[in-house]
Amino acid sequence: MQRIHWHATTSRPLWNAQASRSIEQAALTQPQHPSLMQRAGQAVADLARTVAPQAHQAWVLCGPGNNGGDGLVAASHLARRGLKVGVHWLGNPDTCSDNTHAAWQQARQTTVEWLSLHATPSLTTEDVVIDALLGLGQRARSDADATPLQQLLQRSYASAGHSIAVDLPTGLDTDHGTWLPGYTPPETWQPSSRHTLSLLTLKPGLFTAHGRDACGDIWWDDLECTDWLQQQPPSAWLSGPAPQARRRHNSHKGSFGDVLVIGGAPGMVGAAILAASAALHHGAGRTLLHLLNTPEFSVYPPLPDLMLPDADSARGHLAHATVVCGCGGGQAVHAWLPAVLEQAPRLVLDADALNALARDETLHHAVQARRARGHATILTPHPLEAARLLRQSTAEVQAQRLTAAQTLADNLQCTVLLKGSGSIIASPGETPHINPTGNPRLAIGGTGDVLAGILAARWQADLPAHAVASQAAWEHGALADQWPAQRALIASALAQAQLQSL
Ligand SMILES: NC(=O)C1=CN([C@@H]2O[C@H](COP(=O)(O)OP(=O)(O)OC[C@H]3O[C@@H](n4cnc5c(N)ncnc54)[C@H](OP(=O)(O)O)[C@@H]3O)[C@@H](O)[C@H]2O)[C@@H](O)CC1
Ligand SMILES: Nc1ncnc2c1ncn2[C@@H]1O[C@H](COP(=O)(O)OP(=O)(O)O)[C@@H](O)[C@H]1O
Repeated sequence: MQRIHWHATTSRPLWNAQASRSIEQAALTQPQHPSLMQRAGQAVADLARTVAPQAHQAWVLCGPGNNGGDGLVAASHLARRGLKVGVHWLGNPDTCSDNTHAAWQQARQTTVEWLSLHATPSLTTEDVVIDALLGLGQRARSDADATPLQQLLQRSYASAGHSIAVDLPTGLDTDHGTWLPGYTPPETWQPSSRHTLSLLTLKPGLFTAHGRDACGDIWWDDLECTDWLQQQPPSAWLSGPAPQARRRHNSHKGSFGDVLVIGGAPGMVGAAILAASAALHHGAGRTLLHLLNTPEFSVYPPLPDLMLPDADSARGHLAHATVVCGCGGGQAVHAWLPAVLEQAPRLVLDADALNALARDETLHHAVQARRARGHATILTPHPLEAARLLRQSTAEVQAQRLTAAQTLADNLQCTVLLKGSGSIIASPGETPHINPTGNPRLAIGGTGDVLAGILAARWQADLPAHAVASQAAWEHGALADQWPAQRALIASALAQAQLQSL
């Protein structure tokens, strides 16, 4: 069992529900001693002792399926270790799986107390509550059998103690990180600590949308199935950082590429400056900023390091620079898009460039055609911008973030970085990435502009867009994760921040 740290130095494979089932089925074709369920339950009990070492009591909520079976095994171990263990089991010994039946028999030989449906153990903040109600097999149901399970779950939210979800929190969608209707925990739920032990595989839904809030600390036990995992291609990757880049001694400012930022219409100059500042501070050889219809800096003194080309001069840089187009661009950015799409070899489209694209479908072909010319494009929509491009609602995008990002990437033949908690990076023909870094302190104006600048600075000519987007999102989030608690996080400071070594 290992804890999944956001700042792990390598990417990690994730498997969705279908792929996890395939791995489980493949593993079950060979006799396992001990069984996977025994290993799972043992791991849950071990985690309970780790996160709640002072616990005298455990409340184990076991559902009707194999997730409940894992809970029964854990309950037996905890009872044998001297805890007072209360168990709710919603299963039926006549219909449950053989493994769950064995787990039930095993638990009956211990001191666990079998709780009646309406009983609620009285726990202290040191005790532990184990949610083994539903795992991979959960689905939206509103029949009479579903009601007691939901009521039990809601009662557990009112209980004190440390919380451990087995495999995934009950009601959290494995693949999308959204809540099934009626399962969202109340805002007031504040367990002593919150943990999820993902079994066999790590799943995408744990890391995006509501996943991170739902799961708390994520732990993983592969149940000694490494061989089977290696045979199933991942459904997604949890991103890791870029490998350390070394600058050759024999280099000059032209070695690291020009970044040209086009944006900052009147009233929104700051957005373009933020993107340019981030590019400057993250290693662009030269950073050029062309402001749209804003002839001079009367309000914001620019950084002296920036070059400020006029429109003609900026046009002259399009064919060789990495271009960031759209930050604070307003309506004026639309006029630039045909030339930018035609010429820029590496292009980041953000904010108003995305809105222009959503309004004007004639530009879509120009985006799609870039790929065949060897020009690469990264779109960085937040969920509302993605919704406009997909002609969907924001709620629809957020309900299936991986699908939304992939659809947009396939439609426009480019890389899409769908922002928000657990940003998604999708490209045609590539396995999507989910970014594990970042936190709600980033939910302020301007941090997306900073991301666009970091992306451009990190995008050396030979790097594929998919990898660049994944690594830049990782770095952007890690900067926020390292931010000192006592220091305000504002976008202009974020643009200038450097990652400390991990
Ligand atoms: N196989 C193995 O060896 C291993 C399995 N492992 C463990 O098994 C878990 C998967 O087990 P699982 O397939 O039995 O599914 P599970 O999540 O327990 O739920 C299915 C049951 O719940 C019911 N149900 C569904 N939704 C409902 C709702 N809303 N409200 C009420 N009821 C609902 C559903 O009823 P149905 O809808 O089918 O009528 C069915 O009875 C996995 O997450 C991991 O923990 C690990 O130990 C590794 C080894
Ligand atoms: N709760 C959060 N957790 C992690 N990252 C977040 C969160 N909220 C916002 N972010 C990140 O902050 C950035 C905000 O970008 P965006 O919405 O475009 O803001 P703006 O347009 O004001 O710059 C994105 O990179 C997004 O992924």
